[in-house]
Amino acid sequence: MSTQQPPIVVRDLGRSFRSDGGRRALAGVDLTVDRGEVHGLLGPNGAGKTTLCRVLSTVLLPTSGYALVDGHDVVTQTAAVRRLIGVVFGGERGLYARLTARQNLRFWAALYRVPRTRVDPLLDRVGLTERADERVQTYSRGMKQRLHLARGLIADPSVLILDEPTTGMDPVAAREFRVLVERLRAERRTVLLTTHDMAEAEALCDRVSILDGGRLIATEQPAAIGRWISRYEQVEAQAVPAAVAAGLEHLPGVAAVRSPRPGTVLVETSEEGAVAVVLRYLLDAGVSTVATTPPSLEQVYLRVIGDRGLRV
Ligand SMILES: Nc1ncnc2c1ncn2[C@@H]1O[C@H](COP(=O)(O)OP(=O)(O)OP(=O)(O)O)[C@@H](O)[C@H]1O
Repeated sequence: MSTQQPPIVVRDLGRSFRSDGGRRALAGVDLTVDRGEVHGLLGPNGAGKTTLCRVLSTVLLPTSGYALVDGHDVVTQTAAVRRLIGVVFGGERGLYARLTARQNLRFWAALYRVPRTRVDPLLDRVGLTERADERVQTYSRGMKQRLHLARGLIADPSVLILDEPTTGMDPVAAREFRVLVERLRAERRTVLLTTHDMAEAEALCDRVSILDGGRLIATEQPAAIGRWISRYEQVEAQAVPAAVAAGLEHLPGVAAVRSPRPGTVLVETSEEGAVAVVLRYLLDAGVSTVATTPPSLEQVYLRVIGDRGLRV
């Protein structure tokens, strides 16, 4: 019966911290995540992403509203919720650095009362079989994070909560990790993941929710993120004569022109196609050291939130 419901339902959820002057880390959050969906949580620092993950993981109580995992209330049915979820908070927390990956997983298997025979297939699944008998302290960030994921999967959960799983990884390790997440989706597991990386959210997520100041301001398809990235792309150019730099400001779709370092000009755009206009202008003016970069998450927030008429 409970499996008929969406795996994650959050209604009017709030959480405030007395130690933070009663400031609301979450306020009136509504969210439904469907089965087999990879749902991204994007937001600037302090937006409330981790707080939401912690409430859903039953380690933090909400101060208002409610949250259900497969129909089970995270406050009153914690045991049932914990059986359904796997949590990957990442970093160094929760890994025994002096033990090997195999020893770590055997320890957790015992803790979760699952048979040891689950350990080897999990090591294989996250690509750690060859290094399974080396101490975790010798592992790269990506390897540690894959071990975290194996730990999160040990009790075969239907819902995975991943808090910034790829932060600090090099691009190759992050891509390998995303392949593992894709596989979770293929198995119809539900994934809620927080990220600061818009390109990652665009590549991986079925939908993305944007949190800001504890409020969920939008739930979007990743295509919207792709549009933002291209709309707000930036152009960085070196050795730009002052007269040429001055002309940049008058080009259509140019939102701002800054000079982060002498001789370097950073052009922010706010319309699709504006980057091409800027590049053509610079090349015609003889400036050849140019590069385009995606906007930072913070820049996109400021623009998107501003465009929606919300406070900036
Ligand atoms: N235990 C706590 N005590 C007091 N305030 C807290 C606590 N945990 C979180 N907060 C506050 O709640 C707000 C939301 O924090 P949260 O960690 O959920 O944000 P976040 O979106 O995950 O940010 P980041 O991207 O930096 O991890 C912040 O203002 C933070 O200071």
